[in-house]
Amino acid sequence: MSDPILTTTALEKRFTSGKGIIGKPTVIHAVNGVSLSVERGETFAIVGESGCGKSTLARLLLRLLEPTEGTVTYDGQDLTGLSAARMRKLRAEMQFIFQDPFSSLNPRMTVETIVGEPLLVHSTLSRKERRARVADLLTKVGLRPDHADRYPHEFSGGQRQRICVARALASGPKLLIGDEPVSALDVSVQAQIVNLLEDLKDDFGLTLIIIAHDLSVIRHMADRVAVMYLGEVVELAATEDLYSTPRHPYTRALLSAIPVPSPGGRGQIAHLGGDIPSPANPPPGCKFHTRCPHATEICRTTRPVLEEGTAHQTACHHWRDLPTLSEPAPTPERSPATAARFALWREHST
Ligand SMILES: Nc1ncnc2c1ncn2[C@@H]1O[C@H](COP(=O)(O)OP(=O)(O)OP(=O)(O)O)[C@@H](O)[C@H]1O
Repeated sequence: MSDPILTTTALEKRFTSGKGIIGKPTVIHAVNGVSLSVERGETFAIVGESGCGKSTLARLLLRLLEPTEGTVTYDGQDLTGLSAARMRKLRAEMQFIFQDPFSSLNPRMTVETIVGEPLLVHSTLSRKERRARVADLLTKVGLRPDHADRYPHEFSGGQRQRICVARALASGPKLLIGDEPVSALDVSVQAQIVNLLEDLKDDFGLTLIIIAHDLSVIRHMADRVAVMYLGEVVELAATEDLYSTPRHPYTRALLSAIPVPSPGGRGQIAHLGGDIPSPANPPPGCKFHTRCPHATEICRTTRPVLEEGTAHQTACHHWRDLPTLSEPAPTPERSPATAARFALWREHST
């Protein structure tokens, strides 16, 4: 039975900045009509290229940003209407891990102060109890209790991210959101942090939301994946379904960007050409149509909606007609500009 811990309804965030060329402020559509539901205890991944609105969405989920429109419901409570005091209490349950463990730790504080800070805000422990709790948290994240007396610069990137995780756990969260929690780390260390998060999820009964810019990191971790493109969720499915039968051309392109060692792998799928359009001036219709090899007239004029009510949801007019992954790519119907861009891109990618 469905037991959502977090639900969003038609969530939107528009940023207004400066003056455009004709004197009007520029409006950036960072998140555009996102409705999704995260189940208690699952690992939910949000994936997309840089600038597609993942971080903005993550911040909206914790109300670190106010939405322009739409709602976020956490554990049955509409966050958009909560007072600052109530929100402060809830923050203990909803924690954030940032991408860069180098800049997110205060260099002048000891690890004990950093990890113990949430305990000062959210609990009434004595100094001794707090120190014991910090030692316990450090052990849980794979560090030693005596690390408490050291400063962030004395640690490697992976160890610093462990400190960030310990700090996030200190207030006893139910929900942990990691904004690209491993992408600033060496590849050799990434798996260790991914494994740590998985172990902690079970130990602490957490729900995890993981933001990533490619699909490789979250494959073995996520239960479900939402793929975002220019502020919108274009495909949402159980991880296994998404990897075995990706429907949206954008998801297929993202998957094809993951190196596959076997010769019968996904080599046939065209990699993505062209740049992501500006969210200040998004294309009409399907926002992906300017880069899509399958785009037709309807894609240029009519926005496809994510089909609700099914486990595997896709926002594409043509997903049912697309070739299966082993078939050769079709001759795409493209505008001359798109065709030129694809030709250029193919030239550089072979
Ligand atoms: N405070 C802000 N003011 C104006 N524009 C913003 C602001 N924050 C984000 N944006 C814009 O909103 C869009 C989405 O940004 P966001 O950081 O959410 O994307 P992202 O997918 O997380 O990218 P990245 O992986 O590079 O962080 C971008 O075009 C970005 O420039």
